[in-house]
Amino acid sequence: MDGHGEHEAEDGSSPAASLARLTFPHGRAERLRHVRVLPRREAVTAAWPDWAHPVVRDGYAAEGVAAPWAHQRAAADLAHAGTHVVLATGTASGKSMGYLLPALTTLLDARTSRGTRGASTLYVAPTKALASDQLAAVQRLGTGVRAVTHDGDSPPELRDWTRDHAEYVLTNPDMLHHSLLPAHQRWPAFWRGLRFVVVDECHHYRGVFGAHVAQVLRRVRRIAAHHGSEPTFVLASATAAEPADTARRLTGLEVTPVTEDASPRGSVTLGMWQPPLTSHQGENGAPVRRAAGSEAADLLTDLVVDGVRTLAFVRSRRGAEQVARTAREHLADVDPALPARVSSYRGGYLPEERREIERALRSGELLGLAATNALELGIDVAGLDAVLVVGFPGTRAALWQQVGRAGRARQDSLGLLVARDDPLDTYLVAHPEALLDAPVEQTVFDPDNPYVLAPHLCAAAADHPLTDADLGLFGPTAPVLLDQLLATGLLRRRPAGYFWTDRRRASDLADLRSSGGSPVQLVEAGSGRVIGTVDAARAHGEAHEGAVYVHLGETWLVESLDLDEHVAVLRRADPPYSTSAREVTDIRIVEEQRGVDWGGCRLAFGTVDVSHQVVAYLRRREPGGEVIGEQGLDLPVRSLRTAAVWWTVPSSVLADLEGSGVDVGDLPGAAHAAEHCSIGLLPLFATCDRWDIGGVSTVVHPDTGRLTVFVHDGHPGGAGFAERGFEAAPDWLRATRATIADCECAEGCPSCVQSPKCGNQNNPLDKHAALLLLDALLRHAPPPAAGEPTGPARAVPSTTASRPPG
Ligand SMILES: Nc1ncnc2c1ncn2[C@@H]1O[C@H](COP(=O)(O)OP(=O)(O)OP(=O)(O)O)[C@@H](O)[C@H]1O
Repeated sequence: MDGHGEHEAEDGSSPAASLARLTFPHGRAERLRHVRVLPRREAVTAAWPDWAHPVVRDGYAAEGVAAPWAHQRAAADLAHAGTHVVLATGTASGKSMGYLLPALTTLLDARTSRGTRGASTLYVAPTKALASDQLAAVQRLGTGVRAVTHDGDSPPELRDWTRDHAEYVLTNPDMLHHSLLPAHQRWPAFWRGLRFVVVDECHHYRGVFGAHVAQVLRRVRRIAAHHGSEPTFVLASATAAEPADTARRLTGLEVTPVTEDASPRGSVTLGMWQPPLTSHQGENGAPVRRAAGSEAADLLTDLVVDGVRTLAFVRSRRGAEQVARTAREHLADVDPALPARVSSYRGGYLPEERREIERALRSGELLGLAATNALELGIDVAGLDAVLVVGFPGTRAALWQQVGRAGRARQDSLGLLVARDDPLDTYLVAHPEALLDAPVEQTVFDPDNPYVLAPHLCAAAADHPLTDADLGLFGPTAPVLLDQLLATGLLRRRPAGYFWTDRRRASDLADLRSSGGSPVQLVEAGSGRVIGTVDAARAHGEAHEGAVYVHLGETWLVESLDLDEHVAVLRRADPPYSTSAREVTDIRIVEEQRGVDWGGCRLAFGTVDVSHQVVAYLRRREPGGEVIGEQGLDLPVRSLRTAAVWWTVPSSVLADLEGSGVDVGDLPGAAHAAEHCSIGLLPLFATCDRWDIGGVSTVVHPDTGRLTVFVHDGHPGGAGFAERGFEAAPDWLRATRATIADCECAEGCPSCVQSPKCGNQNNPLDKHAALLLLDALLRHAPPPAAGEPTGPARAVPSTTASRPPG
């Protein structure tokens, strides 16, 4: 391990010492599959710019900031000069100074002689939590700039004050879309004085959400121009590939990138940890690994016992609850004072619950926290020593950002990726170079998605009537969509432009977070108390009648789900089982837009119609997960027109396979297994989550007449993921093949071809036939792209030093 750069924390722990203790118990050492140490980095500082307001400089000096780092100065100079800039440097690299220095300086310089507002700044964060954290950071500087958060929680009297007096307004895209833009006429002075728009954590805007935010930002530009201002955009992003390109697609403006990170950093020790195989058998007798959550609960326990302040990122809300609960149970056996120092944190908690947990984490009262990515973004907690990432978070950028939550006080830090039992995580622990040496991916989203753009054209017309001159702002598909909106009567042409005349609120047409409608309220039977919410899209699968639902460590049983009223009624219960929904899916091709032949096989991309229905749920014994019962459900079909990538294999090629021992009867299992594994691997090539995409496979599809495997986007109009799959298909499908070939199971398991989301209980699946089918498909595929991860598995732990990403 890299020797220098290790330092002893106050409690005597260092990443190396922590790792040594975690691997000490019998059987633990081989779970640590790989360790990489990113060395320390020294700071490069620059002088304060002459233009910086002394009050702002003094504020930083009081915080102990003697001078800006070179990248902060570079970004601040550009923004101050009115150049749109994206600052894409690592976590804790002080990106906020890049925009605060010019913004606060401008706000103070512009004040009237009576000290009232002369200019304004909009700060846009993807979450309310990040906005409130950033408000605290602005206030700590003590500049006297009138800063305030403006979100759904803001009381009406505060909103009035914000409109009339606030100089620095921290908000989110949803609030812009539903309130600030439609109500701009009531805020003329604020818009007229708008000098900066800060878009923080902009890599977060991906997929359909990214497309929505791109349109919201175009509307901001248009309304600002209407009031006579032309704000400078400053975007901040954790390291992402091609930041200037992402920023340009997000804002529609040319944006100058600043990417050279000049901040100092302690060393980062990143370990890759694979839970062991258990003696349990899973679905269809498959070997199963210990759940990543259970393993993480053990690691969190050990770290907390050692006084190492640790954050565990868990992908699901339920998982976060379970990790915290299990760690607390373990800790109670060690010291009765310790369980209270561990908590969970996730979306669906009430705002005051979240604020209290954030405070306790900052103060050190909490030593361990199991959180979903509701906490991921930008929350500045300086004292964290270690981060457990439970399951690959979908993108390399997100992994580095989560790991970067530790070590923010420049101490050496430890990050551990705890692999889940799924194809992607298994591929990554076997091919760490795919994670550590490949460039961070570009953020995928499609601003031209008509399903996103059309409602924003309506919303823009409601903000202020649209004119032909405005259309260029909204991209090349805007004129065509405008005609459709006129034809359907949603917009009306008048001499002064295109008007929204419908009685509904236009902003209600666009669903920024793709929640699929109003969230479902979870209500306690009898008392009527609201215990939380679940997105409409998830409600069919998670809050159906009979579902077991975990909230704040408590288990609830859903008694009824009323989709019209958006209410599920729950009762506290402790059933000895969990539940999982079964869904059936059907797919039809609407149009092939692009296609290529690989030998006789064909790879295509285009538009499809997908229909889903949750038809039943399974009860699974806990622990172990074996199925103990199935219950039918009567829920409506949900339909979706979206984008898909698909590949077909003609019967002539299938006939050849028979020669290599693949029977006709094996083909459904072959296609199904290849589909599952490829869905699992797509997040490595497109910045998506496994749950953002779906798939269907059939031996003869009515639209192609051939064996066909589809992978489709999970959102109306597509999100760009399937398209990226089409573009990266040779590498993506080769990684799929490698995952199946490398897996040590005999007949298929969750690490390769089984899917937790399968509507058919993972039946049929044939891993050997899947390999041969993929070989036949890939035989005429273009050669691998240079540097793409297809190398052999590395089975032994290895230790290397390398540069940080980006
Ligand atoms: N020039 C500087 N010198 C010393 N400390 C600094 C400097 N700039 C920022 N800091 C400190 O570094 C820490 C991180 O700053 P900040 O939160 O702005 O980083 P960030 O890049 O926005 O982080 P992230 O995106 O990871 O949330 C803060 O505690 C801040 O006070």
